[in-house]
Amino acid sequence: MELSRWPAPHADRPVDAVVALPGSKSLTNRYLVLAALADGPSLVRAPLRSRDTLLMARGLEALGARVEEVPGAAGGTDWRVTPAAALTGGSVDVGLAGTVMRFVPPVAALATGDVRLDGDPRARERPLAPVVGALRDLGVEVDDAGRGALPLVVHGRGAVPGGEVSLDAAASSQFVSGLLLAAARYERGLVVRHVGPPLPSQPHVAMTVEVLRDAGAVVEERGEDVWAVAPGPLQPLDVDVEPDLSNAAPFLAAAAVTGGRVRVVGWPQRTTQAGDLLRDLLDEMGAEVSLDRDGLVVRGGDLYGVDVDLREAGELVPVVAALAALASSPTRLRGVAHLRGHETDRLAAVVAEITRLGGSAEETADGLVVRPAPLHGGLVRTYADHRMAQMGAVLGLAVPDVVVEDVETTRKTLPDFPGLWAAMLAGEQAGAPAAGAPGR
Ligand SMILES: O=C(O)C1=C[C@@H](OP(=O)(O)O)[C@@H](O)[C@H](O)C1
Ligand SMILES: C=C(OP(=O)(O)O)C(=O)O
Repeated sequence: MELSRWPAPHADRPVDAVVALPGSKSLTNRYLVLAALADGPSLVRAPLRSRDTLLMARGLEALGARVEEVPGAAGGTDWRVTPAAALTGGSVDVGLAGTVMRFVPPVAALATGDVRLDGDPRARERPLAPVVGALRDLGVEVDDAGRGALPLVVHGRGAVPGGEVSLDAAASSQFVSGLLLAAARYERGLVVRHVGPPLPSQPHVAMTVEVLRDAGAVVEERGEDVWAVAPGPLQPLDVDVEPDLSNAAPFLAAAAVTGGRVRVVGWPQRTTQAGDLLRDLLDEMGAEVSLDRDGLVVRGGDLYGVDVDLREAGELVPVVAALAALASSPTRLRGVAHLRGHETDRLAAVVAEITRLGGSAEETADGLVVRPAPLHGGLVRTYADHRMAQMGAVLGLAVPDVVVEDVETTRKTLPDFPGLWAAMLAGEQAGAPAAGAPGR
């Protein structure tokens, strides 16, 4: 199939814009799972509606929950989630969503029937074996044809005894999060122990613990790598979804790259989202960063390379690599070997695409080195990876004639990235805040 080509807009002036981003993927999908396991109907306000969250909603509906659109604040739509009286068997399309493929199997174990899970071709290559192993250790029958990967069938028996389980979650923190999210509904609760190289994406596990507590679960963190969830009911939720801070990365990067100014409204003062690390990161790369009640403002200035461990926020790597390719000094990104199992092998993809534009990038055992080099236009391939498309968009602001392949792949976590990008650039032309946005 011929993939589309999107000429990435080039910025001939500094951007000056106010950006309102849709809700967080990670929060929306955690709230959906907990709501489907709760004791009554929940309200998830201002949820993200993107491929990953719609797949989660449909997946939980396949197991008997109901997810309905209801009117929300300011003309928006919320989701009312009604749990099933008893979860049933069904078929779940995980697409390419790590959250769906890792969070649903531990829920499926509670269903009264067979739950079949499959997804995009690349989803079959993404790591899943530790989840299958942990469920088996807990007495759940899982048929994976010996592959430790999708497609698989979870033979739910309506209940899981629970207990203790050890697994190596170095390939994805989502293995731990998925087990914890279902754990309160296991008869004896669950103690999850990570054994192996350091766990990536710690803020995402902290987010899991926090949302579980929001639902009334009793969760104990025993040191860095052990979590205990007590058995018990989950209370219905009434929650507002924070804006997606990882998806703020390309927009804030636009300020850094063009020497402009971007405000992202609604930036929480306190959050477990890994994207919050952008504040320190952009500051270290030379931008001016300030957080106030109206949001986060980034003003671009000089752009320097950094030497940083991004294990906690691997999602940010492609956009940070774009910044690095445009910076005046070298960058080393460490602690992100697990990105080889993301939507694509992100380390290989970033190196290939920066190199294709004339840049200098190489893989290391656990990350990347990017060195300053003059870039030229060309095609940026995206490998079905939304964050590769975002990388291409950032490079295109500074380098004329960059074309991004299959920009629609950004729908995984943003319903209209090209539209938001154009609005940001139009804000720059009008020199005025976007309609309805608070002042800066
Ligand atoms: O739990 C979550 O919502 C996520 C955890 C992280 O996964 P990994 O630990 O696999 O990197 C992150 O990269 C992903 O985008 C979302
Ligand atoms: C790694 C990511 O997604 P997933 O939830 O599919 O793992 C991501 O969004 O960068």
